[in-house]
Amino acid sequence: MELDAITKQYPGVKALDRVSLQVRKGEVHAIVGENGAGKSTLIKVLAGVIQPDHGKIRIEGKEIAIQSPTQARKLGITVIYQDLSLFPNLTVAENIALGESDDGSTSIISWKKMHATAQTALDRLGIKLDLNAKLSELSVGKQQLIAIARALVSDCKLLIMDEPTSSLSRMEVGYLFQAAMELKRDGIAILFIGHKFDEIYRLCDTATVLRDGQYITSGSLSEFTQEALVEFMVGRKLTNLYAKMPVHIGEDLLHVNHLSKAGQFENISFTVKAGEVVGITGLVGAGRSELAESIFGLNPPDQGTVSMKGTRIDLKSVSACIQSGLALVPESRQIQGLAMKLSMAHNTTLSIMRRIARFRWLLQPKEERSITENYIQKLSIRPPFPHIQVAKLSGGNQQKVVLAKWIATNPSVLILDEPTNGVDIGAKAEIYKAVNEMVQNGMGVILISSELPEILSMSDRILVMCEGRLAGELDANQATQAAVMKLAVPGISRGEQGAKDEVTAG
Ligand SMILES: Nc1ncnc2c1ncn2[C@@H]1O[C@H](COP(=O)(O)OP(=O)(O)OP(=O)(O)O)[C@@H](O)[C@H]1O
Repeated sequence: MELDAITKQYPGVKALDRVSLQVRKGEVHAIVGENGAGKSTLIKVLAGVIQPDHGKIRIEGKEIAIQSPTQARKLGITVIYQDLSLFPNLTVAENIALGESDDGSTSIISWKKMHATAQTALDRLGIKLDLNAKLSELSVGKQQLIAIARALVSDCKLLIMDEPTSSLSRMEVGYLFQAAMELKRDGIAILFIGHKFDEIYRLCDTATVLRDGQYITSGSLSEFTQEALVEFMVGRKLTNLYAKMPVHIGEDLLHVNHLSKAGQFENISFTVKAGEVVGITGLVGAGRSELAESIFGLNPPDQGTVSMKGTRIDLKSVSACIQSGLALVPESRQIQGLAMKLSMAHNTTLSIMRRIARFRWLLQPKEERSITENYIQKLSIRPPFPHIQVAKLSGGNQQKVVLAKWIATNPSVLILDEPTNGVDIGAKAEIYKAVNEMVQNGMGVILISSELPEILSMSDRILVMCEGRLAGELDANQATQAAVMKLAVPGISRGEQGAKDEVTAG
């Protein structure tokens, strides 16, 4: 496939500016770039969701216009979006082969044929799954593999994966990459969009860098060091990504005492002091987000208490938690973090509306704007338009708006749940800088993250969760990835093979 000078203009933003690139059969090609660089826009053009203003697309030398998603599929282009676009109430077989099983002349489904088609696709990927299992009963990782199997059924030539690993465990990432290698062997080309360099270097052959909608460079990954790639992406040298500042640790702020919720977490106790970053890590499903939501009044626990500066918080009320000085940047920015149809300014000030509204109800657009402009500058939010609808921002910039919204409440303790998910490396540095500033001003931070380098570098203390329990606490100075994983993986101390594989996969 060849893209030739593809251009897409949105009001005030050139999302793609004469972007050209080539993808060959059997090649795994990474598209990298900062948040807002134009990666998703490029995918939408290839998927037939939007039409470019200018430029040409050629497949196997033939110029084509991709006018709809159906046409893209007929051309052999399949996109796996982050939300996977599968049917939770249908079975594995139905999800893989629905629409492919009838003979076209009748509306009668041949279940036998559907099962055979689904099984062939799974066999091609080397995956064993019960064809009759309901999709909603499977892990996100397995669902991801089903989305790939579905792509195979439709005779895919170019598979596009948009940040496919963001909610996968390490083991699931291993399976996904194995499946991708199978496709590569069959001559299918893969476009891989992601922000995690270790994964890009593990899976991809080539990379194209976009910056501000423009093509910057392409090349074999064996020729690019990671440093060089980052420099192409952000347009400057990026040194010292995790520059944790030494901070005076003060008095206790938050006490979590024996918190339990059946099926989620059990007997969790810890404190957070002023100026301290307490890291919480563990595998996907260890109960970290459920715990965070409980502390913030979103998921009332069965037992236990939480107190701020000695005063017990009512865990049945989010507003009581906010008033006590807590804030939570949630894991899912689009579902839990933002009102997607509102502007950046409305979203940023939503958490402090009472404080800035005159008579507690009359909105103050000028003040909303000036507060938002302050965060646009502080967190480098792009494009820098306070009145843009947040749905029109790129994923990483949406994440920065969620962060701004909660920093604006000036909390005593800020809980950050996977704050850099989908965020580019330059923006990560900005978020860490903001965290540093907050703790220097005496705020306490709970940092929940699956990214071990982030946890190890940014935390003062690290709590490791395993299957809903606190498996151990490590001082940041003595913690290593191996020490964390030893606590995080169930059964490792008992020497179970699966657990060992998981550690090795990481
Ligand atoms: N529907 C739209 N209307 C206006 N501007 C848009 C729209 N969609 C995207 N943009 C803008 O186009 C630019 C490119 O966005 P895009 O989503 O392609 O970035 P991205 O590289 O995928 O970023 P991320 O890594 O954060 O997902 C951004 O400035 C974004 O705000």
